[in-house]
Amino acid sequence: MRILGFMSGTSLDGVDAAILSSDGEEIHDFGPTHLTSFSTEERAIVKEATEQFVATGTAESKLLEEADDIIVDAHVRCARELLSKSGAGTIELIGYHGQTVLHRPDRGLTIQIGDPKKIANTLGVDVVADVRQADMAVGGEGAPLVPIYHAALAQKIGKSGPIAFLNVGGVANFTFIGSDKEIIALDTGPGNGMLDLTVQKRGLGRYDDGGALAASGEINQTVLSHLLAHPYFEREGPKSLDRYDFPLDIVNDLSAADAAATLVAFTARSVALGAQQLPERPALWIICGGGRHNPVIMEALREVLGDCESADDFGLRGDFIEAEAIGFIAARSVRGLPVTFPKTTGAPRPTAAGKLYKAQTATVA
Ligand SMILES: Nc1ncnc2c1ncn2[C@@H]1O[C@H](COP(=O)(O)OP(=O)(O)OP(=O)(O)O)[C@@H](O)[C@H]1O
Ligand SMILES: CC(=O)N[C@H]1[C@@H]2OC[C@@H](O2)[C@@H](O)[C@@H]1O[C@H](C)C(=O)O
Repeated sequence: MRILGFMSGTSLDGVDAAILSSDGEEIHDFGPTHLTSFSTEERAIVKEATEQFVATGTAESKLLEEADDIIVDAHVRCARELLSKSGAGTIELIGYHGQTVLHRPDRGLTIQIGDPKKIANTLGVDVVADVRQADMAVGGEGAPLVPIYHAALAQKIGKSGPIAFLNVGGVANFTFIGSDKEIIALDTGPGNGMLDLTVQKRGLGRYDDGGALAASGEINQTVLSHLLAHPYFEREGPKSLDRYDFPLDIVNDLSAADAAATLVAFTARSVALGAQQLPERPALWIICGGGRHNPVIMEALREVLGDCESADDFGLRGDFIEAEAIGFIAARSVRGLPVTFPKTTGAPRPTAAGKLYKAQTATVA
């Protein structure tokens, strides 16, 4: 099946899309990819809606409607741009995540905005969406969902365990694949999210480009110890996070450079704390997500984890693995195959994911 997978992650950089041929078990072929960035205005509106959700559990209805439409429009735009690329071919199914505005597994709540019906009907292609809800309904964390795809990728590139995939997005999460093929996953802590917010708050851009700011700062050990004392790190996995779970005020008194250096160290050390829960030490960490573009993050990870290589070194598209994963999950969904497991989200049994939204109009893709 030829699937288009979408992901708009917690960093709010835009919509990632990737085309994949798969039966939901094996990856047959990788098609083209595309990123559609949010405009500054779009990003500000979605960020405002997200912050209202985090603060109050909801958002003003007009703002919510506006943010919902922005998410739908950006995905439609992204699909059209991607489908006009050579090699895109005809897609049969869309895997769609939506934009997370609130993730509170302790309250059984995970909310993504961007109406899937509108996407199915505008593009004329069936859409699998609501991918976290079934897992949460049975008592899982609702995240991370990507581990089953990481396992398929390991097979595709001929790597056997013990290895781990680490996604450094707004939030960081890893998938461990043991020498006996056991899969263990969890959200480790912040990825780039806190660093991005700090850089933005100080008017220094959207993120620490190339890690230049962090490279020029010193780690503040007192602040780092406070950050690492957060109760999240004492919890056994499976466990998952909202991007806003860690308070940022703690770095307010530091210079921008020291704050950046301290937050990079926090990201790396929190991955190491998560890794302490593993039964074996991974011989290799394959790093995905935007954080692998930051050399200071990569260096900090190597220091605490050992061998860390970018996903691209194995012929993978490190910026599109989550989008591919959502496509893969859609293929599993229509076949009724499980996506989440006791050791990935804490679901009591292997559980299928997603709801099918049939397109009401003919296929235009
Ligand atoms: N050249 C670069 N230098 C430094 N950091 C970068 C660079 N390029 C991307 N990043 C970081 O990667 C982030 C985007 O990462 P990514 O797209 O993986 O996040 P996401 O998918 O939104 O997050 P999540 O996985 O939590 O949903 C940017 O916000 C930035 O922090
Ligand atoms: C609730 C939510 O949107 N979580 C994201 C976020 O971004 C990274 C990490 O936190 C992961 O748990 C998840 O995304 C990927 C696609 C996942 O579920 O595997």
